[in-house]
Amino acid sequence: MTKINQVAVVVPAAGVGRRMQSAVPKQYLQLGHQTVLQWTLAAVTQDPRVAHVYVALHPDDPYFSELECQISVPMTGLHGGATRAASVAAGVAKAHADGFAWVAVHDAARPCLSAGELTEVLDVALSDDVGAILALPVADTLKRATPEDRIAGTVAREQLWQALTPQVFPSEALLAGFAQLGVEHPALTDEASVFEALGQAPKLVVGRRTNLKITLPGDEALAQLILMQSHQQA
Ligand SMILES: Nc1ccn([C@@H]2O[C@H](COP(=O)(O)OP(=O)(O)OP(=O)(O)O)[C@@H](O)[C@H]2O)c(=O)n1
Ligand SMILES: C[C@](O)(CO)[C@H](O)COP(=O)(O)O
Repeated sequence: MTKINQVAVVVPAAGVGRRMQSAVPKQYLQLGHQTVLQWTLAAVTQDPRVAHVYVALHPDDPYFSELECQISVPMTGLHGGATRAASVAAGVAKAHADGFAWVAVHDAARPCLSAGELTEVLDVALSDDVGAILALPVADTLKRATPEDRIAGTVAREQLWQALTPQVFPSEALLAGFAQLGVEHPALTDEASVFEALGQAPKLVVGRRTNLKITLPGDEALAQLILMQSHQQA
């Protein structure tokens, strides 16, 4: 039975974190008293419309079963895939099978998601014909580089945004898009790109610069500062 006005969150957490060069996959790095993934799981359950969390894991993940995850809704671990899109598709398929008409996809590597961002992107998406994503208008001048790391030119930044997550879409439409385009499609680096490829235009919702994706060495220290600051104020 379809769950009305309830959202399933899909957390792709099956990456190996090559760019991070860390001893453990970045989603299991310790930030203060808990791991990146534990912070993220707490962050995505800050809205009462979130009714279930699906976590896509690397098949050889030895860490998740050891994690203490005290979240307020049921959580299902499942095997992700060779690409982020494959991992997302696996989670969305399970959520859809369980009756969730809407999914919010949020990177495990983004632990600093605020309650306000989550509520705002859900508000907009659930009342939109296509769906919505958190994003940030580009604030810096953008340069295109030559292979020798020299400036080849400046990219006009009017109407340029950088995509964040959560990205919130109807589960059936997202699954159909993945099936049509293929989860190995190199252009599918986020869920919105599925709808763009099908000629649709998801809504952009302004997020916060603190909602960073831990990607490169040093990002984890910044994320920890943000989390310690935001939870001291709580
Ligand atoms: N096959 C994959 C690849 C990535 N992800 C997840 O997608 C999110 C964003 O991907 P990214 O930052 O690229 O993570 P990694 O792929 O782990 O990083 P890298 O590209 O540096 O290896 C992460 O939470 C990651 O765990 C996933 O679930 N399945
Ligand atoms: C989904 C995403 O976080 C939006 O910016 C981004 O596309 C993920 O890219 P990655 O290379 O898989 O980290």
